[in-house]
Amino acid sequence: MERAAVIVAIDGPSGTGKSSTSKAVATQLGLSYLDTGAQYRAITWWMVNNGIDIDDPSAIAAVAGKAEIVSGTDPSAPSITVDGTDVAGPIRTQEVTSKVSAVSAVPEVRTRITELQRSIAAGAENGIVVEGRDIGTTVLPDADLKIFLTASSEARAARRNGELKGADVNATREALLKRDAADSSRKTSPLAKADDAVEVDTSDLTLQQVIECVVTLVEEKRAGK
Ligand SMILES: Nc1ncnc2c1ncn2[C@@H]1O[C@H](COP(=O)(O)OP(=O)(O)OP(=O)(O)O)[C@@H](O)[C@H]1O
Ligand SMILES: Nc1ccn([C@@H]2O[C@H](COP(=O)(O)O)[C@@H](O)[C@H]2O)c(=O)n1
Repeated sequence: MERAAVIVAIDGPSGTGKSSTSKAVATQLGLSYLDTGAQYRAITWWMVNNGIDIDDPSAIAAVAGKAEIVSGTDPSAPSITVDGTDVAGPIRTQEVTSKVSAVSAVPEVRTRITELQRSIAAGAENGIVVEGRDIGTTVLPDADLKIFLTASSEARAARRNGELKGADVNATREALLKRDAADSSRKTSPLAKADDAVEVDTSDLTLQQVIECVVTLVEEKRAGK
């Protein structure tokens, strides 16, 4: 019997393990994968590259539809291009990270990127894991399974410092908290747990344990439990 395409929404603050978990779960279950943070980073990269004033929401809104953003959804090789240019590296710079919350707070940007996300999810024939901040609440409110990952700010900063060689863990923690505060307090579609999401605190779990937990939840959902 053919399985219906399952849609899984994974949200949570920065550094809780959304990307690592989503990619592994999608790979294990043969699903597509969409990193929506990469899309907001890509449009931010375009704004910076085109000299748009990030402190002026109306300037951002006026050009919100200009960049052509294409996301590849293979979990073993996720990709992202802007107007045909591979931006997978440039969107991870400190400059983009420090500006992305201001760009993603602009309603015109969110409308544009949300449409893109919905059309990608609708086209995923075998199902998809979509990760971000507002997937369960706004982008895909009818997702089959919603997960909200959390972790202490200490655990998240320590994880990020494992990637950033020589960084000060307190500065990393402050930067994470600042971005979370901006993402949670914006008016349009803030970072939030959907009422029907399953919350998983990953502070004391290994990545493998989190992956196993989410795979089990998807399998249970598919089995109709
Ligand atoms: N449970 C875990 N235990 C230890 N390390 C973890 C765990 N989950 C993720 N990590 C590590 O923490 C770092 C951040 O994980 P990841 O990028 O998946 O988080 P994220 O929620 O997607 O972050 P962001 O929202 O900032 O993109 C990575 O180096 C990852 O390997
Ligand atoms: N659904 C989403 C996803 C992301 N954002 C914004 O993008 C930033 C970068 O996200 P990462 O997951 O790559 O760290 C994030 O801080 C948000 O500002 C969003 O608004 N909605």
